Amino acid sequence: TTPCDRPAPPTAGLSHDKWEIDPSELVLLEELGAGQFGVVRHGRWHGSIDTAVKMMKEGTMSEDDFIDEAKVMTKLQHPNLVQLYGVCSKHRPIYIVTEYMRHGSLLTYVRPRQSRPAEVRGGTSADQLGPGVLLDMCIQVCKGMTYLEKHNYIHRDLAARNCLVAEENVVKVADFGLARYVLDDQYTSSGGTKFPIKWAPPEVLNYTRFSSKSDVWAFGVLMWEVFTRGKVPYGKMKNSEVVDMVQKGHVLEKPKECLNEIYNVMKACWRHAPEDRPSFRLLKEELSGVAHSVL
Ligand SMILES: CN(C)c1ccc2c(c1)CCN(c1cccc(-c3cc(Nc4ccc(C(=O)N5CCOCC5)cn4)c(=O)n(C)c3)c1CO)C2=O
Repeated sequence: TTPCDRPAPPTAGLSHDKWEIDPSELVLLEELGAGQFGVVRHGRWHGSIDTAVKMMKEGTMSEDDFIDEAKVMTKLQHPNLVQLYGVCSKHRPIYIVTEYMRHGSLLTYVRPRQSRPAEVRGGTSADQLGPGVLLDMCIQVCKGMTYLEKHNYIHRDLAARNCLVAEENVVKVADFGLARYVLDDQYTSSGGTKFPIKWAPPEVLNYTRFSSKSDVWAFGVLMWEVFTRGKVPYGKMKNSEVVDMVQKGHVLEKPKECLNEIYNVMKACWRHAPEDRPSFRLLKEELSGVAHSVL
């Protein structure tokens, strides 16, 4: 036993693990929107740290499995990954607390804002995002994904809607790995209405075989979304028609203002056999090469 004259070990008495956040240290602010797990709010932590707080709607997530995984996720740290700060799991609903990204999703950020004419809009509007900026945003996503690839961590739902933007066009990959904890089988099964068919390669459509190479396929579609400034892949086509097209080897067409060198990289991401697709590490080299040579 610890003799009373010695100080207790530092962990003694701390019921929380380091990924556990005390909700009394959080101030909840405006609502940012809603995702698979319910409402997400802007929050302030320790009075000064901007955060986003997912308030897990009951029955939307397998919570115990996620809380176990949270320990691993807090260790994934990279400038192009939205940082998981921790969870509030001692009450219901549980909170997932992450880094805050001021400009919201990459998809809405690249879309031209019709609402007001450019001159009165102020700030960066999509048309001011030149091809060099669009390519740089894709390279930032690629850097985040290269880090996940190196850690054998699969995103499972990479798309422009699941990336976020902060000041100075900083882009980070968000919600990586969370697809495994969604309870809605409309989202999890490839036949479901919410399954991201348009971002899925043949091996996922046929056998739900996820890998970093299926994330690479999705990254190709994300690049297409960025260079079309937020168009919906395959337009109004039904999911069944897209599945048919992809099985037959058809791929998305070159976006109007996209350089051939960049479209060639997209097409490499859409090779039928996963092993023929480049790794994120190789993609990062190729895209950086294009950025230095033509832009
Ligand atoms: C299973 N998978 C893949 C999931 C699971 C949950 C979610 C998602 C995928 C993706 C969607 N999502 C979700 C839902 C709601 C919020 C967030 C979300 C929104 C943020 N930021 C902002 C900032 C501003 C605005 C905004 O209102 N505007 C309008 C004015 O111009 C600037 C932008 C919106 N979001 C943010 O920083 N995080 C970390 C998450 C997120 C991202 O996290 C989820 O919560």
